[in-house]
Amino acid sequence: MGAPGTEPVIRVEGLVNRLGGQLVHDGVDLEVHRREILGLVGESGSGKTVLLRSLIGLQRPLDGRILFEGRDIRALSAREWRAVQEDWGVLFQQGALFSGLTVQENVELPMREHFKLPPELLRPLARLRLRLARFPLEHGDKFPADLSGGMTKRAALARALALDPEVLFLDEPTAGLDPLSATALDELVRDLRDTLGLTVVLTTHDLHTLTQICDRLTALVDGRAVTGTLEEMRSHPHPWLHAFFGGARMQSALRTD
Ligand SMILES: Nc1ncnc2c1ncn2[C@@H]1O[C@H](COP(=O)(O)OP(=O)(O)OP(=O)(O)O)[C@@H](O)[C@H]1O
Repeated sequence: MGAPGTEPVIRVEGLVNRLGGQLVHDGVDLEVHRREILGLVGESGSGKTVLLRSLIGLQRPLDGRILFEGRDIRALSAREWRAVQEDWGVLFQQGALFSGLTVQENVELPMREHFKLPPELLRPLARLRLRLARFPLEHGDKFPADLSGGMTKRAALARALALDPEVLFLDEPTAGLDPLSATALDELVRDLRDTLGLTVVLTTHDLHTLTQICDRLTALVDGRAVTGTLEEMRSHPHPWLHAFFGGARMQSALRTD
């Protein structure tokens, strides 16, 4: 976690997003510390994915600012924007791998696009990313359609690591996985943070992820963000936070974990 006083990797100031006639974000403020795992929670439709999309510049906000390492992402030149994009890796909910490329080729693609590297270096570098994501290398020549859910997530994670990012954005990383695969993926995310010094922002409904690997949590409620440690969130008076963190499922997750 970032030491007090160090600049946050990401700072969100007064973010406003309106989509489909709904005010999704009504002044979201948020800081992401270096090397922390920050979990975004909130009821379905509260705007977790829209926030993640805003952070990576895919969603143009109605108002507010997003600062990445102190720089407003909307004020960057094309060259600076390209450089910033190399600093983060993204894993979308469905993996979003290119179906016509093998796993190996999927991981090579961002490197091919962003780095001027001799082609013979791409393969070993992609294999290194696959190894980091604990993807079984013998399946690297398979196409995405031929992978299990857990392998798809690992392949997508390897691709998110392709450009050697500082920040990983993960949209519901364990969704659709069986409990053992989900736990293994949680451990992988935590290990990657520990070994590579990554900062991780993830959205999740998975109570194991929330209680076991997140350093802090941000709940989206009433269009705003409430951020704190699990302990702080558990004692927060907001009715939704009280119901969520004091609810039976959370209590049982805390008991069994
Ligand atoms: N492109 C869009 N056009 C119109 N409305 C949208 C669009 N994208 C998102 N929304 C709306 O914005 C709101 C927030 O959506 P978002 O996907 O961020 O929710 P979420 O918190 O991630 O939900 P879930 O937990 O179900 O994934 C929802 O009401 C959704 O319908």
